[in-house]
Amino acid sequence: MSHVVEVQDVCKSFGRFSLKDVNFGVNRGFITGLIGPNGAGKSTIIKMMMDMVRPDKGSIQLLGGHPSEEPSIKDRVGYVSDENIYYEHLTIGRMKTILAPFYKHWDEEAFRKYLEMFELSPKAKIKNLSKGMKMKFSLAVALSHHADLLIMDEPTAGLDPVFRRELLDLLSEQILDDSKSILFSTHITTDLDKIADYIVFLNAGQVVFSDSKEGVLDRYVMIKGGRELLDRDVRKLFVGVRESSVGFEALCKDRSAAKQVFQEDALLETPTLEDIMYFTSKGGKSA
Ligand SMILES: Nc1ncnc2c1ncn2[C@@H]1O[C@H](COP(=O)(O)OP(=O)(O)OP(=O)(O)O)[C@@H](O)[C@H]1O
Repeated sequence: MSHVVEVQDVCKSFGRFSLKDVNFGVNRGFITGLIGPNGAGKSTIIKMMMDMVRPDKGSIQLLGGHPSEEPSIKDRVGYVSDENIYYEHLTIGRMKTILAPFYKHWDEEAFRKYLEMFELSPKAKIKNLSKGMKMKFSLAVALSHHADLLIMDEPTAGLDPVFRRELLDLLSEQILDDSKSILFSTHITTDLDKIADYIVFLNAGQVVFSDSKEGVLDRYVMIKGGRELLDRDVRKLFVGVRESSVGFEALCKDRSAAKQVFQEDALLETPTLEDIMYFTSKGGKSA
């Protein structure tokens, strides 16, 4: 399968934080979710893709090249930042007039349609927009130049549940055209339960896994049972465990091993992406 983003052996340090040998690919024609808790390094990786941060080591290719060497690549990428990257004192309409010439395939009609759909007035000043409205403006720009690749850093942050759902539907529609691909970072994993095809999980600067969502949910398992089942050998199976006075809840990344060990003694369930992120990043805590 061809990759529209290729991250190879990327390292980057900021004081005590470091991304360590990060490797993953984003498949053409699919939605890939980049998940991880706060501070995992998601924005840093995305900024490196957009050539806003330089890796200390390793390389990142977008659409077969690198934006710093081939500026035309940026034209084919729709980028949504988690920060406001627009001039605050301008109106939406004026800001658009500045941005549009940067894109060869700018589609004025599509932009107008998105402004209407997102209930944004071209006369509104950017500084007067709420966080969610700024995000909507950013999305309208990213969706209005026929980009082959959408790279979105926390695009659902600040959005109300109704629009959030509409946006997820809109993104699913985008990839009906097989040539389009989406990379979507979030720490709210429920956004991805429905729409993501692939998941890259970043924790403390390292890739925990990069796989199809089905593959991940098949492999991992949640185990629920009584505390009498816990001993040192059993604990070795766990990625993380949460214990209470009555029982335990644990995540294991080998479903068949868990089945063999617990048989009928414990309840084995498919975890959510949130369970996987929680137990991996925290290791679980006794309650
Ligand atoms: N320019 C910078 N200078 C110093 N430290 C930085 C810089 N950019 C990021 N960091 C640090 O790198 C770490 C990773 O940050 P990053 O924003 O990539 O995480 P994230 O996964 O996007 O988190 P969040 O979900 O909270 O947005 C953090 O500890 C952050 O403080």
